[in-house]
Amino acid sequence: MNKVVLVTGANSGIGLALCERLLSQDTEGLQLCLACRNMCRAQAARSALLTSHPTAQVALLQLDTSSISSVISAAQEVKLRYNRLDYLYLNAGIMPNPKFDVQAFLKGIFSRNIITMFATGKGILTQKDSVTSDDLQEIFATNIFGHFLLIRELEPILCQAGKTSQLIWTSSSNAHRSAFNLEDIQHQRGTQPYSSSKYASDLLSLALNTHFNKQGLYSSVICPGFVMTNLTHGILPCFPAFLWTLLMPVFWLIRIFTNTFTLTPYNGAEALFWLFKQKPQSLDPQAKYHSLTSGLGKNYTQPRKMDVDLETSEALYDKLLKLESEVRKYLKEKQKSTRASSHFRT
Ligand SMILES: NC(=O)C1=CN([C@@H]2O[C@H](COP(=O)(O)OP(=O)(O)OC[C@H]3O[C@@H](n4cnc5c(N)ncnc54)[C@H](OP(=O)(O)O)[C@@H]3O)[C@@H](O)[C@H]2O)C=CC1
Ligand SMILES: CC(C)=CCC[C@@H](C)[C@H]1CC[C@H]2C3=C(CC[C@]12C)[C@@]1(C)CCC(=O)[C@@H](C)[C@@H]1CC3
Repeated sequence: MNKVVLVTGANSGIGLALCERLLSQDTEGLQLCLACRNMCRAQAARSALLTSHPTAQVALLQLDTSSISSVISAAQEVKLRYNRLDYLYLNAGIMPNPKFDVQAFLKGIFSRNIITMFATGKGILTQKDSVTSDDLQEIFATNIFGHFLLIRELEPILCQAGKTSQLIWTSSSNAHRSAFNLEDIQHQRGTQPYSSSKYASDLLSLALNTHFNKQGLYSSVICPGFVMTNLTHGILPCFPAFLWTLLMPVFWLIRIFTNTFTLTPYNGAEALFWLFKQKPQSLDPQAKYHSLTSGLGKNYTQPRKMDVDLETSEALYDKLLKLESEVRKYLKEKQKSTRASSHFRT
């Protein structure tokens, strides 16, 4: 039986590099499913993967993690197509409208916090969030809630007797407790919705382990380091992609001082790939697994303790369950009113 691996946000960056790495190590024994919101980009990614691995099994799935109805129909489709799910990579993520604080950056360069600033981006980035058509904060919906709903919908094929399955979140070292507020889990009021959503993923992973380990489902989080992708290019919109490329020698120099500058999607996917090869029972639920690249370009994975506690993770889990039931009620009412309006039209 081939293992089934589903990757969200698989059409570019770290998600696509992970797919390439998985197929390079095992082309025949995997059923890879690329879950993407844009089917044109998904097709292009599939073609690229099949060019280097012509015999691989690579399927596409339409999934917009920011949309409740899209998540629910994608999960139905997965359950119809596969009777097992061995790895679910929760990788799709956004950081829209980022604002780079040049003053804080320059101050940081001449402070003792310079290494932390380059490793985490702490204190130099804010974002402007928006609201989805389901009335949720977009960054929260995309990075966290859509994935939570997906896991809940896929529970029957993730938790099967006699086998284990793994959930693997692409989190970030930009996840900070100070950006997260249990009274405002969607981060409606602050200026760091990205950091808040990534901290929420760290907490949620811990809670999922508490609730699902007994059923053979294990959850882990990784940080890919600082990687050049569409997401990071968006940080300095006035900077065209070729200028980022010109800066590469500067970044290679910085890498001598901080091994978090993984820079390429291939290097950034290191921890995602490493976790694929581990026994889930051996992993630490309180650790974040970091993709790191040494000054000489050697890739490795290192676990680092997360700033999370069981009590807060449980509180977040309860809030997500409550939001889920509200969202399901809202969806039912929306379906009812659509049915009624189409009835009047006929
Ligand atoms: N690059 C970095 O330095 C770091 C990245 N990360 C995390 O890594 C993950 C991957 O990002 P990265 O590869 O850098 O950036 P990319 O922008 O290249 O990849 C993000 C992927 O997520 C997809 N995506 C975005 N929104 C949705 C949605 N609503 N539904 C489905 N898919 C969606 C994108 O699809 P589309 O092409 O349609 O936009 C794309 O495939 C993210 O979670 C990010 O937060 C964490 C730390 C550092
Ligand atoms: C122009 C020069 C010389 C440097 C660029 C500085 C910043 C643009 C750059 C330094 C550290 C980077 C960083 C991120 C974004 C870009 C930086 C701030 C992230 C916040 C991107 C998203 C993440 O999830 C973090 C892990 C990254 C941490 C480092």
